[in-house]
Amino acid sequence: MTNNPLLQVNKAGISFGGLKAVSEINMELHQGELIGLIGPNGAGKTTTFNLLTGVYTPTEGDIKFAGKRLNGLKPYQVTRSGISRTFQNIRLFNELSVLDNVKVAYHSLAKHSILSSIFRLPSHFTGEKEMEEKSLEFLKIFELDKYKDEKAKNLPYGQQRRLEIARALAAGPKLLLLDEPAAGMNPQETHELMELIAFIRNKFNLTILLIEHDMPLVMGICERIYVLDHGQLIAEGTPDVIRNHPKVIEAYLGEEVAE
Ligand SMILES: Nc1ncnc2c1ncn2[C@@H]1O[C@H](COP(=O)(O)OP(=O)(O)OP(=O)(O)O)[C@@H](O)[C@H]1O
Repeated sequence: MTNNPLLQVNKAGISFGGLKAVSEINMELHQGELIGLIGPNGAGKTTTFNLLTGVYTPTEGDIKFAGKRLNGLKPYQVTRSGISRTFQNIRLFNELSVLDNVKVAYHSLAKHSILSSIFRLPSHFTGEKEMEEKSLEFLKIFELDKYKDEKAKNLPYGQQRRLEIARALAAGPKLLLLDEPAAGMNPQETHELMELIAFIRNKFNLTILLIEHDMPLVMGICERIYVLDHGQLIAEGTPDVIRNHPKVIEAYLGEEVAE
């Protein structure tokens, strides 16, 4: 672990129509860490991801990634600087094949130019072939290669979630943000996903921040956890610290009572 954090969030927040959705968020993620972001419904977890990925520009504070300020960058610029994400509600190209869904992500980073694609120059074909091979490699890791020609919408739900992660990885991120990757999965799929997340972290030397309601998953694989409630960070620490943290227990009890 180096001294310089890969991601540094300094008192970041955003207001909508004068109402603070998240406020004063401080985070430091170091290269190679696997970190959880938890909190009751509406706590501000997805909004935080949207701040980190350029969907929203912070109205307060700063976000720095690999030493560069991210405030004001567009989502595609954030992706190019090395942050990829998945979404709470799966966002695949349903009518495209499984393989093409991964290739699309790779396309935005491809070295061959649009002109070479239009005029079908040799570099276009080399680029396409390379992209296809790389995309297939990602599909293999997620055991999705056997479905490569299937339309994405025909995959079972759990496999669609895995495909979204494969696509996010194809963009070659340093930081991967996973928004409820186990949502809708059965316990067996969730268990396999946990192993896969730990595996890709090591294989691609990734830093991962994941939002998840599945506590055994979060507690089982995350080294540290940040907890949000009502748009503010209320705790940060190891799974053991978080499990026994009075503010966290109170926040979650509130949710159970409300439910
Ligand atoms: N574009 C927006 N306009 C107005 N309010 C918003 C907007 N985006 C988020 N919010 C508000 O910010 C708060 C946090 O929402 P967010 O979706 O980030 O919570 P969450 O922790 O991800 O919840 P969940 O676990 O239910 O997905 C909510 O009160 C939400 O209504």
